[in-house]
Amino acid sequence: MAAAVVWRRGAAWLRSCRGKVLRRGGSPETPGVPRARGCAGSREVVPTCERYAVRRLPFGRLADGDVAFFERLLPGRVVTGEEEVKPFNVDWLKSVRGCSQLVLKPQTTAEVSQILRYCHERNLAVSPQGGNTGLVGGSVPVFDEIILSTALMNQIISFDKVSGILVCQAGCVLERLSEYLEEQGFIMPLDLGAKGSCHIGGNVATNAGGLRLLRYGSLRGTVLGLEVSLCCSSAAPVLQVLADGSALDCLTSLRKDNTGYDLKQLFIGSEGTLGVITAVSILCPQKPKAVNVAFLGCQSFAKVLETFTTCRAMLGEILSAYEFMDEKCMELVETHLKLSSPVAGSPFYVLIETSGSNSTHDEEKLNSFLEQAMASGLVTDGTVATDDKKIKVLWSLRERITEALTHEGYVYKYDISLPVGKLYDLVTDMRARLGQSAKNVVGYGHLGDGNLHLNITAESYSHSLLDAIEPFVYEWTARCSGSISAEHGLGFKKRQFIQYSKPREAVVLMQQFKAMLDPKGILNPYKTLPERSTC
Ligand SMILES: O=C(O)CC[C@@H](O)C(=O)O
Ligand SMILES: [Zn+2]
Repeated sequence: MAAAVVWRRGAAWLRSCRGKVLRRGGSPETPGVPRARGCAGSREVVPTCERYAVRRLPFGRLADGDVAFFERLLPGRVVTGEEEVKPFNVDWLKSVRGCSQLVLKPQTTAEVSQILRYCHERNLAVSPQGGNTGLVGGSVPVFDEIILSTALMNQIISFDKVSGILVCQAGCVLERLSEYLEEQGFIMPLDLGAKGSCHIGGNVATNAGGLRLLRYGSLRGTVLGLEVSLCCSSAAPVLQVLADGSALDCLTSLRKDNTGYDLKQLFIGSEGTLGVITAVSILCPQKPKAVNVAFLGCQSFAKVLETFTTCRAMLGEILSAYEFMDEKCMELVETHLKLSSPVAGSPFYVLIETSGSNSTHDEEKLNSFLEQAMASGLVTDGTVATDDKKIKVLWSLRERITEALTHEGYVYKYDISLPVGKLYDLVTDMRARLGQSAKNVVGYGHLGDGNLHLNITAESYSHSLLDAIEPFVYEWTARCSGSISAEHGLGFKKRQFIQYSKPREAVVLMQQFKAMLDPKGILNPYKTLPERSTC
């Protein structure tokens, strides 16, 4: 059967092995990558403190004098009033809700530092917020924390074409940075579905992984420098003497710098609990001249894995993404988002992207891999896109799964790192365990990085379903020496489970760092680390 396949060289869309000619470009209505994630429905969200019975820590209460102080500091950039503050109190998933009464929108690092200095003195808790696209409840308050939004810190400070290093403020939207860089022949080393709304500062604060990690590595390698506003603490008395607050200036643009400890690493992935990232210096790769995307159907997960091994060996350095999704994911994007896939009828799908500098060379390599994958039965159906528009259509099938899932009701989300061979076993085991009590159990993710996104949907939130899932999912992960958070962070929802992935001593050390930099614990409380007494 495979011998009958015509992989037309250079053709954008290929004939499937079942002899079906695929529609070019999918449905004309198929939207490309969304500018921003759509809103996850309009239902009222139960306050987090009620749903999870959280105890408020003894922080100060906001007084009129505090608001007056902030209004003087940030004229016209202080948001009060229930309706105005409401969108900042709820996460994008509409799964957690705080009850803050105040949003502050600083424009400069000095302003952020003054806010933190004041809040430290007054013992007022602060919840830093970027694009509010996080998936673990890390970017909204739990109680009445003041929301410190980076929305107005959106200036590109510099870009050096020789080194490819971009320096910008933390509130720059990822997609805007990508567009800016593309005009200069470069790209961001990071790409993710929420690119239309997420802020680079939030990306760094959560050490976001995304779709290009396989090729360009994690932000821990590409972020060269950071500027961070800190609370005035005994650990940083030298900063306390600054009249305009305290900021740690590690905003270097050096590729190599071995002078002492690499302090910026402490803030990458710290989820706003140690300081507020105000500016970022990041190394950006050259824009590839040739990009191709293949979207393929596989008959089993074993074949998904073998296809990965084969394509990595045959494509070598031009392989830039290897994503997978199961058929349920495809069904959901088709049903809820009306996207139409040019490849259908397989239990698993993989999206393979190549990025290189020579289109003839890359297409030849991709075509010979595809011919072999079809001939050996690894892949049974497929299509290839070589132009931007069709590439976006194929990527949207994968990138918009998160959005499609929100149409199902409540989504229980798990972002797990596992040995790649075991990735889908967790989905299968969870499906068997939950039976009819869940609406859907789906698996997809960054297979090339060993990262599974396990999502479980139900009409609405229920404690009993949560109890059936957790701690089972974390115990399962720990048995395989995996991580309970591959790239989304721990935020509010996962912080009590850190011990499944980190030894007690490591957690205690983290708590000590936290106490040193934020002695009153005002920075993003109830997030990332468990309360000291519980560990
Ligand atoms: O919604 C999820 O579980 C994953 C979101 C994101 O990390 C993705 O890879 O699409
Ligand atoms: Zn992901």
